[in-house]
Formats: sequence, C-alpha cells, structure tokens
Amino acid sequence: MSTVEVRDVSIRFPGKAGKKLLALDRISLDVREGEFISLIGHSGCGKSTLLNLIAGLLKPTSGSIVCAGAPVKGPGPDRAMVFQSHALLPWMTCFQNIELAVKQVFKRSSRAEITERADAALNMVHLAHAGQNYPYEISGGMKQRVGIARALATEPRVLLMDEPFGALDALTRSSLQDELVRIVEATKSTVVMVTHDIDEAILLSDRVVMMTRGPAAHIGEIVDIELARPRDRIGLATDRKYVAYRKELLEFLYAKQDRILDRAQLSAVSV
Ligand SMILES: Nc1ncnc2c1ncn2[C@@H]1O[C@H](COP(=O)(O)OP(=O)(O)OP(=O)(O)O)[C@@H](O)[C@H]1O
Repeated sequence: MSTVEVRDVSIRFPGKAGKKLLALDRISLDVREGEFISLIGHSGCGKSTLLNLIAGLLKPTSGSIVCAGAPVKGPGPDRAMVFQSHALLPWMTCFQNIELAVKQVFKRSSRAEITERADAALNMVHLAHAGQNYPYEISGGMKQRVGIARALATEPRVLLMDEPFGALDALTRSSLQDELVRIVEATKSTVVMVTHDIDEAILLSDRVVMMTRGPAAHIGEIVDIELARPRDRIGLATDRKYVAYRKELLEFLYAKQDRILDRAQLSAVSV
C-alpha cells in the first residue's frame, strides 16, 4: 500500500524577466508504507521543492499528491518535517519543544500521556539526560536528534527530511545516520529524505530516486537497494553490491546528467 502518491506533479516559479521557471516536470512517485526513500540530484534540481510539495508547504501547478488516502492541501500532522537546521524553539527546553509538538497533535491526550510520549521520544534518540537543557546548551548533533525525536513523537504517517545531517561534521553525521537506521528499523517509519550524500542514501534507503538536472527536472532513474538489514557501514564498505550501487549512482549524477543538459532542453523550459 502507498502512503504517499505523487501524480504528474509539475511546479512553475516566477522566473527572470517575467518568465516562469518550470522547476519540476510531471513527477510521479509512490512511497510505500514503511519504505525509506532518498531523493538525490544536482544542486537546484528541485529535491527540496518536491519534499515541500509533499509537506504541503508548496502547491503544485498541476498534478496531485495524496497522503494516507487524503489529498494534500496544506501541512498536516500526517507529515512531519525535519530540516537541515534543527528549528527548535530557543526559549523552550528540549523536552518542552517535543511536548509542544505532541500537544498540538494529540489534543485529547492527558498531561501524563503527553509527558510519556515526549519522554519516549527523547529516550529513542538517547537524550533522556538532556530533556531539561535549552537548545543553546547542547551540540549541533544533539539538536538534530531532538528535531528527529520531535518529528517522530507525533507519529506521522510519513517523515520528511531535508538534508537532516547536512550541517554536521563527518563523525557526528555518521553516528546520527547509524542512529536513524536503528530508529527507522524499530519504528517502521515511512521516510522521504533529501540528501547530497550517496553513501548516506545507500546506507539508509530501500530505494534511491535520482532526479535529472533542472530546470524541468523529473525522475531519471530509481535504484532498489537490496542490501540486507540491519546494515552496518563497516561491513558495507567492502560489500560488492554496495560498491555496485555506489558506481551506479555516481555514473548517473556525474556522467549521464552532465551530458543531457543541452541548449534544446534549456530553451524548452522557459515559457
Ligand atoms: N520559492 C521559489 N521561488 C522561485 N524559485 C524557486 C523557489 N523555490 C525553488 N525555486 C527554484 O526551483 C529550483 C529547485 O530548487 P530546490 O531548492 O528545490 O533545489 P534542490 O535540488 O533542493 O537544491 P539544493 O540541493 O541546492 O538544496 C531552483 O532553480 C530554485 O531556484
């Protein structure tokens, strides 16, 4: 069963000299329940735009998006977003940040139930000890973990992540990826994640969706990542299949995509 159905979605933005920019051109994608999908592609191709369309933060110019059987008309609690910057409220503790999100979604829950959910989310990211800290008192990696906990605490049908580890150093990034692997396996979450990192995409995903260069970006290829779970980065480094997936993604991004961007394609997209 599909949790998210993207059907023939295009979007145009106001462009230069009164012309409109066709950013995405007839994108169709089904995200199955419990599936982890990564969106990769060159900078500016429209990955965040596609994620924002699913989140309901943008409206398509044409086409439609359905989440859990209902048309997406705006943001909703069925879709939680994690951004590159943690977006925590600085005047609230980590616990209060999560509690606030839980209260907004589970309006009829008792105080004790809300506290229990917020505590469970903090535990899930191993931050029970930091609940009473304010965001400025904790590291960037910890803030991002609170952001993930806040999103998961509301039990969304789909978790949307826009380069969630993009602002972190390499070591913190690796440990958070491992943590996300564990959380997603435990919660069976449905996830759509934008990333620039090929290794991150393979490590985490069931499918990697590769977008063509913009403008008029569309889905170029989709790679099924058939690596057994649980996955571990050290074992994967020498895994033949892993190496082959890596090559496939690199070839798409740096060989095929560099060839197809020609004048004809560019002139066809400005109207
Ligand atoms: N609100 C907007 N108004 C006008 N143009 C926009 C708007 N949002 C995005 N665009 C344009 O749409 C295209 C896709 O942008 P988007 O941010 O989705 O790309 P991306 O693949 O996520 O890029 P990156 O990897 O660099 O974050 C770009 O040409 C961008 O300039």
